[in-house]
Amino acid sequence: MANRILIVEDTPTIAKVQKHIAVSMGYEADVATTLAETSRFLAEHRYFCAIVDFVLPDAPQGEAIGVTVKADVPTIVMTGNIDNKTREIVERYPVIDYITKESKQAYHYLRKQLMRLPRNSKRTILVVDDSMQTRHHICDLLMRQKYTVLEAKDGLEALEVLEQHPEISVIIADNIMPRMSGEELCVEVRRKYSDDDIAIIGVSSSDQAYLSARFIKSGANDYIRKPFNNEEFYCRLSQNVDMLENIATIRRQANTDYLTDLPNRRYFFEVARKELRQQESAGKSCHLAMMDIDHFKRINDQYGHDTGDAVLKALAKRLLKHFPNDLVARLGGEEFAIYFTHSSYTQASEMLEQFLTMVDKQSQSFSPDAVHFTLSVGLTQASQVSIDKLLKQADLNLYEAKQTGRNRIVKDA
Ligand SMILES: Nc1nc2c(ncn2[C@@H]2O[C@H](COP(=O)(O)OP(=O)(O)OP(=O)(O)O)[C@@H](O)[C@H]2O)c(=O)[nH]1
Repeated sequence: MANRILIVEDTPTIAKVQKHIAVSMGYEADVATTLAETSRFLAEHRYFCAIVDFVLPDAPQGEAIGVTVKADVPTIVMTGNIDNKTREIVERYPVIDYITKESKQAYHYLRKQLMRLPRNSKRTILVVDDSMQTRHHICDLLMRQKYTVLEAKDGLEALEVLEQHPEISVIIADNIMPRMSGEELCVEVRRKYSDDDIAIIGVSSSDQAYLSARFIKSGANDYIRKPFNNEEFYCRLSQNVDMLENIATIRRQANTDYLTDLPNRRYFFEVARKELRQQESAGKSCHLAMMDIDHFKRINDQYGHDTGDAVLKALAKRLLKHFPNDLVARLGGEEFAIYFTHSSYTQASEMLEQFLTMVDKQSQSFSPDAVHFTLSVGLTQASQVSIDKLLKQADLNLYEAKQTGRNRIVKDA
């Protein structure tokens, strides 16, 4: 079910823009134009979030904010006023953000917040501070934006929490703490995690300006000086989370085949190489299969390139389903590889036999043009070899499968 948003706005054009943004991102949206209407909506529905205008005809002093906050609805305030008095009133409420309707950029920012909010619970943030009061204040700010939050009271405890929770991707750390300082923590975290994996934001009340540079040189991505206002805190946090998300997207794109969404050749080599090393040090043999669609050129020639693409995508989907525990990749063209990380050689061989039979029987149901196709496979196993050699042997076996009639598996002699 879609998340529901309450828009509290008395200017129809602005409400329309906000609703358009929310709906385009998959939210359901209701618009209330007065405080009375806001209360009625809140009594009727549960809201994931509210966007609230500061001034309404029957609530000129931000009273609507109090109503949505009291109803436990995470509230983003949007206002035309940027004076200190308005800001002071807004900051009395535990709102999740405060956006001034100054320009188009404000709506761009709102869109980003609405896009991120449902994802925030999947992001774990560790707050490290020896002052319980500051720790709780920061945790409260984070929980308002629905982040998953963990706490530690010094650097050493933070390292223990990190060990238990490898999903942590942001650390917000005070500097001066007993046992291990924020700077020392940064150095320790960076031994294991790069700043693409974990963003560290340093916080300190020190008025020594050089401290921010020292924090960053120790491995922090950013630095906030106490006391900070909530708006600044959220902006810095958003920037760092944006950076992590952008890097994750770039990594995913670099490792994924654009057509089938399978891991690509680059990723396959990187992961298979690591797996091979681990299996070898555990004294296990390694096994790998190369798979190729038979007479794929004919499919393209007869049905067109789009149908060829549809066949590749359909096959990729079936491969993932059939080999859920092993590493499946598209190496290029109509060629796929499977590195068996979790299946024994006998299991791998049986699973491949079953897959070939299934494709021969059911491939017509894979694509709208009912294309029938078959597969050839070369399977190999070895120990003490490189991934390149393993792949080469699998390729030789695949070549033999093609030469001896296709629609078959050839294993090592
Ligand atoms: N539709 C589509 N075709 C592709 C793609 N990548 C490669 N191909 C085509 O795949 C075909 C591969 O042809 P061949 O190497 O001759 O192999 P084949 O026809 O499968 O013959 P055998 O492997 O000997 O059974 C070529 O026609 C390529 O143009 C792709 O991403 N999409």
